[in-house]
Amino acid sequence: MIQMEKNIVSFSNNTVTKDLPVQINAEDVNIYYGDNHAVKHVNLPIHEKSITALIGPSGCGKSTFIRTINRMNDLIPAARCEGTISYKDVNILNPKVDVVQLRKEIGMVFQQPNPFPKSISENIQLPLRFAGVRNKKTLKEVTEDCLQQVGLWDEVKDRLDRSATSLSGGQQQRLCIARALALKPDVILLDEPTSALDPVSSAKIEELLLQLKNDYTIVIVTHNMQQAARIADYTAFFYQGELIEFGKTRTLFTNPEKKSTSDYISGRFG
Ligand SMILES: Nc1ncnc2c1ncn2[C@@H]1O[C@H](COP(=O)(O)OP(=O)(O)OP(=O)(O)O)[C@@H](O)[C@H]1O
Repeated sequence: MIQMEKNIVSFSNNTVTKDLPVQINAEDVNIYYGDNHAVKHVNLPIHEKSITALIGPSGCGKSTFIRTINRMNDLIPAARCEGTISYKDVNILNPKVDVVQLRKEIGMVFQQPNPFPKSISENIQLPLRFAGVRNKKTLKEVTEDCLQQVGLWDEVKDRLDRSATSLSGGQQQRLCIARALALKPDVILLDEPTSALDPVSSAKIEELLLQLKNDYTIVIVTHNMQQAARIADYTAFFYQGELIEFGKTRTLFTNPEKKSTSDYISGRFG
């Protein structure tokens, strides 16, 4: 692990010294797909204005867990959740929660950039219109603001009416992040947001996430341990549906408590 710190990974961005308040708290969360117990008794605090990375080998439940935070698993008929995910004094898992409102406050970005097959500006404005915003000046201002926040404005300001699908993969992913920002969320969930991108585009997204954590709480699923080490303040290691270890990223990578964490981050499996 020490070798990893010296040779491969810079922890220079893991700046968190004092824990910020917990914004989302998962307690004894269990998620099933039919008989498959995919996430087992997970307790995980997510601190505000920090980046939390979920790592672990394929099939360990990372995506299942992150999707549950904004109830995307509701779309899978076989999925069933138990436990508590507290956010603003409500349990996200309560069936009475207004999921449309929840997804405004907790946005999500997926592995494959998925812009709407509409113009660049409409990608930002459609969710706003859906939320009832009609004022043209506001729509324009929010469009510019969100595109500025993801560093895309200068690249696209002269072609806002062009199709979003004309953008490169990396630009499309930044547009999807801008679209998530349009509804002024508190939290952004990202499920392997760079795994379909080239290294330069991935680096831009990492830089962007480091900027965005000043204003938003970020949870990211990543297979790339170096990415977790570069950008995450906290890391959670999942294995076979269980949360094996959670802590500050530097500590988890350099001084893990559990042998399986140590084996995974040193490449002995996964
Ligand atoms: N839509 C689904 N329907 C049924 N089972 C699912 C579904 N999605 C995931 N699973 C199962 O849940 C378990 C956890 O899968 P999940 O995709 O959450 O893991 P993961 O850690 O995100 O894996 P990967 O890194 O490969 O994406 C696996 O056994 C998987 O087969």
